[in-house]
Amino acid sequence: MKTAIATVSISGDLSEKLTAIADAGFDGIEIFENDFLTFDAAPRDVGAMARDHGLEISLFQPFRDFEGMPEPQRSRAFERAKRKFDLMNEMGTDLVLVCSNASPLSLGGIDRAAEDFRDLGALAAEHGVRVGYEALAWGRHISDHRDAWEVVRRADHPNIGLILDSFHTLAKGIDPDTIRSIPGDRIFFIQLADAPKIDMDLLYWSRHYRNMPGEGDLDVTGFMRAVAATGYDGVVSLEIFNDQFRGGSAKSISVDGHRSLVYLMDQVRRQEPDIKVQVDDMPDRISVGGIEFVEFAASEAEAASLTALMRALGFVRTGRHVSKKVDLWRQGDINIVINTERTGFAHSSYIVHGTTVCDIGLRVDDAQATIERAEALGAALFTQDVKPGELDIPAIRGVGGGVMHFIDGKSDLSRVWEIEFRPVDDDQDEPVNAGLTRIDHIAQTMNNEEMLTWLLFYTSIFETHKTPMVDVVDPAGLVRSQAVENNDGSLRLTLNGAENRRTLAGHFIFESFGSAVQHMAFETTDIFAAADALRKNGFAPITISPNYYDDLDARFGLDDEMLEALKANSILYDRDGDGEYFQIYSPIYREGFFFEIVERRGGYNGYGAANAQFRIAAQKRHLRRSDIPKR
Ligand SMILES: O=C(O)c1ccc(O)c(O)c1
Ligand SMILES: [Mg+2]
Repeated sequence: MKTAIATVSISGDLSEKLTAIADAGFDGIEIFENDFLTFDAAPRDVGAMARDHGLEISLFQPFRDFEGMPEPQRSRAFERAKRKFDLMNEMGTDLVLVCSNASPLSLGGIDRAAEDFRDLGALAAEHGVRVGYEALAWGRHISDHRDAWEVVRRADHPNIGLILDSFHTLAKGIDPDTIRSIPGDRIFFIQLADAPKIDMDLLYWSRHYRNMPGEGDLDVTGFMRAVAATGYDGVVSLEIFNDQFRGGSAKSISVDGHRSLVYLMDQVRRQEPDIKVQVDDMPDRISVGGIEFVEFAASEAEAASLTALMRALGFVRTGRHVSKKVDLWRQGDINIVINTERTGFAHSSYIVHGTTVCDIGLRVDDAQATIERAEALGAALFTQDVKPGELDIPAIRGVGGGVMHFIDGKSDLSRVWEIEFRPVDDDQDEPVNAGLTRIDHIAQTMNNEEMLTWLLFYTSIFETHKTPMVDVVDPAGLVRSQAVENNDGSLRLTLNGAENRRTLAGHFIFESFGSAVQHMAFETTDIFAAADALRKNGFAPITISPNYYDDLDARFGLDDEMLEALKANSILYDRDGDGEYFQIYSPIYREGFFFEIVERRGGYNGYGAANAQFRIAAQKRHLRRSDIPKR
């Protein structure tokens, strides 16, 4: 499979775009005419520049308002075409995209269109180029790939073929399986784009909201399966019109794009085993069995206040690393590691972010396979010197430069706590166990622009799915929140995208110098018992406005005893068709980090989004009051 991406998909001038695209591993580009017209170099030089980057120009586009024109526009269109064919020859590309005519001047008639293309095919043949016809979803007469195919079929010229674009087909709800009956050798080029399902004008949706396959809600895999079934084995190219991508990092958007294509083709290969799909073999998406540990990097001074909070939550220090200043804190099935070393990766994280989660350990079946898949999808592997007595645990880089380690039962890895840690017996009084059993979810806060990157990262490497995006209302702005979870809920990550610095999430990113874990939720099976234990440990949760409880009563009609118990313990409550959710929040630690304690009853699967605004308001009140030193 040859991969390409349209220059329109990323930011920068043409030369910046080429560098980012080549570095991400693409084979070619679709050159957008405007990117060429606005660039200050002759066609020949642009072609050479692309080839110097190791990129072929797979397509030149778009050529508009061609078919079905009355005179004199028809003759003008052929004149224009001739000029562009010359240009393509100079640039060194042999394929042009003609998109279906959207002009009000265009006349309908499938045979008229076919005849125009037959004549265009003759002209193209003289110039040694080929023409692909694409149905725009808003084309005046041709707006469906089935009709575009009929035009191409009737044009019956070897230099005229079809171009399919997943957006135009899927956005209109056309069944992609209709592609299966088109001969693969008549398809000249494939463009792919996904998009979030939003009910809006097709043209506007297409030009502003497309995103990478897997980042949106369209069945791009179904589309590509159908394409592969035709025998098509040409270029597969991304054509992504997206306002945010145009202003984003060319490098990271290109990396995301390449990852999305590799992921897509890997899925197609698995779902269409009888079809030859050219993509490197790699392990299937990795099933995660839970979160084995979370590691904080801290200075010794800051670790003291963090561990005080951990104790109040009922955690006990049970181990110390054999050779490092690294402590293990435990409760239930939860392992929290606190690293106060003065060298190594954790320390670098501390230097950059302050006290921060620097490492997340996931339980998998096969750590080596996890690394292989991650690497095939362009993730950065992480290695660090392994000291005597330490295990070499496979790891990759994740959000905000943090690390993810993978622990499996195949090797000694699952015995890491016995091998690398010695038991300690603290002489302090043990805190009351709060009945916290496991990590329910980890919330990572990032800039809005990074949301799709990490969504694709997690869903492509791990057997997870994303939940619908929800808006969290902070008094200073919206924060977008989307969860990535596996089927049994043993892995739940929430990604929160902040737009500005005045939101709690934005403040956190700004003050901790980049994306990081902002909160962690521990699960209990008895929230009231947990509240009791926490109180005994001197833990004071953030207090919620009494107005919240009045409203809760109005919304859910809770019995008085329950309502009073919630209020007395500062517990937030939510309910849906499946079950109930209870939440207690810790105060803010330093620049915005906090812990949450949750109980899920019945099949409640959400994250209490309806409560987030009350939690944020309370935390902001607390932040203003608190004596936490500010930078
Ligand atoms: O929005 C457009 O005009 C446009 C142009 C060329 C394409 O390939 C396309 O999918 C859309
Ligand atoms: Mg297109």
